[in-house]
Amino acid sequence: MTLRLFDSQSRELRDFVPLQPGRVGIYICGLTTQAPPHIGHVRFAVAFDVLRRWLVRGHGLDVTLVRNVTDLDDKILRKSAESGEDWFALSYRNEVATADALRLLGVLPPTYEPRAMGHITEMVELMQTLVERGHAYPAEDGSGDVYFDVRSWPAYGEVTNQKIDDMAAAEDADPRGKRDPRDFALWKGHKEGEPESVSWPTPWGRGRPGWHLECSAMARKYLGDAFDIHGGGVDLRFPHHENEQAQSRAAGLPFTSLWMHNAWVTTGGEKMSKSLGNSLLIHEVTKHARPLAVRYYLTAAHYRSMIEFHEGSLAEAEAAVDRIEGFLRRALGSAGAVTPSGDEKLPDDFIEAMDDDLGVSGALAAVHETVTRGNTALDEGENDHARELATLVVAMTDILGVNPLDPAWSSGDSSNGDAQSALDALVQDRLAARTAARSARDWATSDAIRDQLAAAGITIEDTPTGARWSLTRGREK
Ligand SMILES: Nc1ncnc2c1ncn2[C@@H]1O[C@H](COP(=O)(O)OP(=O)(O)OP(=O)(O)O)[C@@H](O)[C@H]1O
Ligand SMILES: [Zn+2]
Repeated sequence: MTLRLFDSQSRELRDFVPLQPGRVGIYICGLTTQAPPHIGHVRFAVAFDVLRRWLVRGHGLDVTLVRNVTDLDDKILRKSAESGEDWFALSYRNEVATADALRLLGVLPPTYEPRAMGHITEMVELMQTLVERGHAYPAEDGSGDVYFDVRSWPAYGEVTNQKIDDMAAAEDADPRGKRDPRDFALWKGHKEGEPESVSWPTPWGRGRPGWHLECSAMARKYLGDAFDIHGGGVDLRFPHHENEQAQSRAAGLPFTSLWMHNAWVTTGGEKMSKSLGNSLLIHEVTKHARPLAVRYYLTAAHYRSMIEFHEGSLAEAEAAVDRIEGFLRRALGSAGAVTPSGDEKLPDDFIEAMDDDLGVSGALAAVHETVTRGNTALDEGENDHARELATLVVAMTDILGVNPLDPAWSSGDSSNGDAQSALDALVQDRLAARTAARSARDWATSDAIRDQLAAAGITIEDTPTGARWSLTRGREK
């Protein structure tokens, strides 16, 4: 079956055909590491995690996913100047917090995660090409800035379907040294008062990169001159993505074949945002809701639809997850192990939904329908049939990143699957012994098992669907 994806440049659904058979290159713009992430910030990572899993498991493609880290920008510099903390210390602290949040939500690590400031050489090379080809110029006021000349590139505006003459210059754009107010900075000349550690040499003087140039340079380095999919949040379409494509193509690189953009998480109809004071940090949210429910919540909406966050949204997600998990635990109890081989024939309606621009609501409907059938099979004692259905539920939820049996949810770490599986098997064995002791009203043994697990850094939580374990947070290493 053909996967169809919505290309936000041509604004149409297109059959997805990889540039190289069997392989897919995806670049997504990562976060600027100026703060720990809120729910809105992680949406893009979840959306593209689902795409990646579907390409791999639904279409057998070999995916290279690049998600960069923008480790320096004006906001980071400003915060660093205010607090006195080095920019790279502040930036790295937030990079780690972001990686933790994404791991907690079951987002698979990207194939490569380049930091922008580690790619200055590649950026300067790209800029040199643009200057040689007549598409960029050093600022005429000697500031050391280098600008992209939008008038020299007739295709400018193609990503967002705008004509240059209809575009206004950004409100905060500084026209000094520019040929046209809409020209954008590839490079920012070093300014008085900025730390030396944020300036690098170029043929046009010392300075630091403009944001747009970073992604063009990193996408080229890790994915090559041409790659399949470029993604990010919808607010990045202009000017960021427009500028990325203009500078890459003007340098003679084919760049991306398709653009994909995810919508916002909103509260009261407004974008969730630190600056509006309506944001919820991931590590706060996951104190009250389990990470699997937060992941389900972010996954369940189509990536191009807004997600309006309201009180109760997470409770709905929690209930849906409990329903799936309840069936799987029941099936494990009555019908034995549920381990997909990867060769299962997934339900047609699941495949059709996912192939239709990642139609997750149809896909989740197929999951819940299979859960209903599985519960009926268990009620009727058809254990073999129930096990087949449970295996399908695991395979489908794995593709969506919401498989309740994935040991990553217990340990809070999806980075080492083998170690987690091994640990999970051992802990489950202890939990089964504890359940048996409790059934026999042998409280001394059941308490001893709990204490032994606690001493090993494992917390047990008893829930209506059975005992859950997790690594005790905040334990000194
Ligand atoms: N509410 C949201 N929903 C979806 N994506 C978001 C949301 N807020 C931010 N993003 C994404 O996160 C990235 C960084 O966003 P942005 O620069 O707006 O955030 P910020 O400057 O860190 O602060 P703020 O939270 O004030 O918006 C962008 O890719 C953007 O698409
Ligand atoms: Zn980018």
